[in-house]
Amino acid sequence: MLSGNVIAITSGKGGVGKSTVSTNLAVSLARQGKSVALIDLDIYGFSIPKMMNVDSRPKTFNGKIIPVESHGVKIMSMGFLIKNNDPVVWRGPMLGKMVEHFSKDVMWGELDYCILDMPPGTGDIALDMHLNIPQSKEIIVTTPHQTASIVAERAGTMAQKAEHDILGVIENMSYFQPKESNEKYFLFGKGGGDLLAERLDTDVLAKLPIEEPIETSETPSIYGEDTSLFQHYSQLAEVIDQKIK
Ligand SMILES: Nc1ncnc2c1ncn2[C@@H]1O[C@H](COP(=O)(O)OP(=O)(O)OP(=O)(O)O)[C@@H](O)[C@H]1O
Repeated sequence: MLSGNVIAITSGKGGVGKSTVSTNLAVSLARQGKSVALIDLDIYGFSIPKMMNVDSRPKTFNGKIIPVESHGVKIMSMGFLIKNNDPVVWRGPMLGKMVEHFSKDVMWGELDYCILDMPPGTGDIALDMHLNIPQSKEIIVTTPHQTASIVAERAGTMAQKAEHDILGVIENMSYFQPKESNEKYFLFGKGGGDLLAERLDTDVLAKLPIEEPIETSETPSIYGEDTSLFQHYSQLAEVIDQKIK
């Protein structure tokens, strides 16, 4: 059973960085001494096992699943249950069972935080999450592009209709700032995060820069100490922890 503060990372559009934000936020909270779970609810498009560099499968005990741990975070993903990177070809009711399974049949232990990496949009899985995990709070991720933020607003409106608290908005890929330069380049436009926060009557929690992944690392999407995103994610974890208290 899930305990602690459940935070769903959602968006309207795909590819805006939900999984990257979910992973780095979970790892930052764990680094700050919190007990953290990360559930990959992007059931068709799961990517968390790869991002966390996990290739072992979870074991079971007394009919319950023991989550796999990496970077101090307990993880569960559809990727652990299927073989050979096969596509998931399930319809609505089975997806709902999986959401229930991940929340109820895993030995999560006492948690401070549970981060849910949601699929893009407002489909079946988002609905099932609202039903099965009603205590969840939401963070909406958008890019600075105004169109992306208008699409993201639908995910926010769905959260409001389900009576979930919206913790705030994260604007990802906000700008690019070359190392040792004060110049910021707004490659994807400006203002999407502020516009979305205003429309949903919430705050912008972070504006995260574009930073290239460290391809030589085993976990290129987890930003290490020598990156600017490491600092941004550490700050974000603190902001969320303060906000939730
Ligand atoms: N701040 C950033 N700087 C540079 N690259 C980034 C940043 N955030 C995300 N990316 C890259 O953008 C791509 C999409 O990110 P990610 O997979 O996290 O998005 P998503 O919203 O989860 O996608 P999907 O909708 O497919 O689930 C990835 O290649 C990721 O490494």
